[in-house]
Amino acid sequence: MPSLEDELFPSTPGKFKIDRGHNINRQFHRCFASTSTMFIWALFLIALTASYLSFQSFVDSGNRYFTASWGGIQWEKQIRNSAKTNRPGGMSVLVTGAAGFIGSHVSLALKKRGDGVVGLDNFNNYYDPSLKKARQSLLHSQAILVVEGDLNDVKLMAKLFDLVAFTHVMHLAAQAGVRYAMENPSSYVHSNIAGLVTLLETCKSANPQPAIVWASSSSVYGLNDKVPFSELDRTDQPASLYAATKKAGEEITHTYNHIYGLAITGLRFFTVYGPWGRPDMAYFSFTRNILQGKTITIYRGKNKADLARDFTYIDDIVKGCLGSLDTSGRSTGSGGKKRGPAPYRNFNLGNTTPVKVPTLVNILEKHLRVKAKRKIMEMPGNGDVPYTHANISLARREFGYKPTTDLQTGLKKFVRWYLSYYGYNRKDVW
Ligand SMILES: O=C(O)[C@H]1O[C@H](OP(=O)(O)OP(=O)(O)OC[C@H]2O[C@@H](n3ccc(=O)[nH]c3=O)[C@H](O)[C@@H]2O)[C@H](O)[C@@H](O)[C@@H]1O
Repeated sequence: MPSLEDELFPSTPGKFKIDRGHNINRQFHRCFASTSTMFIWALFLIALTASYLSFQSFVDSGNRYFTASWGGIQWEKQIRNSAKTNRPGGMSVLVTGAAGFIGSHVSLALKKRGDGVVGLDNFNNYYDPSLKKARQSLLHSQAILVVEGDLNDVKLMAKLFDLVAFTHVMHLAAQAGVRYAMENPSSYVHSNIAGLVTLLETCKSANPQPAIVWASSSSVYGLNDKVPFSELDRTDQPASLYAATKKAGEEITHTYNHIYGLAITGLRFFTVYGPWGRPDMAYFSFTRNILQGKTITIYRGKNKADLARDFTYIDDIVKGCLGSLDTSGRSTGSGGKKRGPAPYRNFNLGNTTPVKVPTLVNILEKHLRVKAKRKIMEMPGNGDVPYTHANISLARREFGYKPTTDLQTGLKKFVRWYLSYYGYNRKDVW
């Protein structure tokens, strides 16, 4: 059977019978007939194009309808309710990345102490979105609404600020992961650069402007080899695109602070772990693989040196986030106009006791009561750094930041959560 394309644009010689008679009348008729045939074909093509275009716009508007799961009177009411504070002097906080690991913990802590929280998350599939949905349900049970939407959706961002005069933004939405940046570089630009700028544009235009606290990363120290890492150390040698986008974020936020008077605090998190954590991180994937009897790969640095991280427990990080929000100071501008200087700060939030990766595995083995099958491998040149170690004296001075959970205790809590969430023998875990 011929395809529609073949029907419309016949290319096979002999498909049309050619009349070789030469009588003028017939020529005229043929000419007329061919003109009218062409005319009919032209009409047909126009009609086809028009119906294709209207179908496309129907599909597009359908897509918009289905992806934009926001809007409507009921939705607006839910947003306002979720943002309501429940203590004198309470904050109304927009938490981006609220269905993420740190975002969900911070949202719950804010709500618990009586602050209003509205969450935003795009539920992307970098890791199992069902875990993000489960965190969303948890937040929902505490009357926190998490809006499904992207930072880059300018209309949605403006709408949220129309509905609520947010006093603070806790910006935790990001494309995380150091090594994944080599697989999908544009996702880092989309979330960590473009998304950040969209958020800052919205905040600078808001009236009142909120104060912003956002997630930078220990990875900005890159190849810095002066330990422990202090905020005064150089951060101009990122080792991964991820780190480069976080460093860029620090420069971009500085610009918005300088031009528009936005109060901005960047938090350099050091390998945060704990219950409801991120399945892409080593402690989480090691746990899964150890339980499933699979071999885990442990990277090693130059001269067979073990890699080490200043692993920081989620509850300590939450305290640091709340302390930063409480001391953020105020933005001075409104509606895009600066009225005076506003605070611009960057803090390390780490644990101050780096632990070698093989030691992390030993602790997991103990808590899981399963021996790990280890494969030791040279660290691939994919953005990793050999060690991290935070100097936290600045955060301690500014808001009394003092981590209290060591890796033994923190991993015990993580393992307890992991087993209650996934069970012992689940093979289908991400
Ligand atoms: O502190 C930070 O700034 C960063 O911490 C983590 O990055 P990373 O420290 O690389 O955390 P993991 O991916 O959990 O890796 C921890 C250690 O385990 C090692 N590792 C990882 C995976 C693996 O299969 N084997 C292995 O030995 C890594 O080389 C690294 O030394 C987060 O993934 C980043 O999003 C965050 O910004």
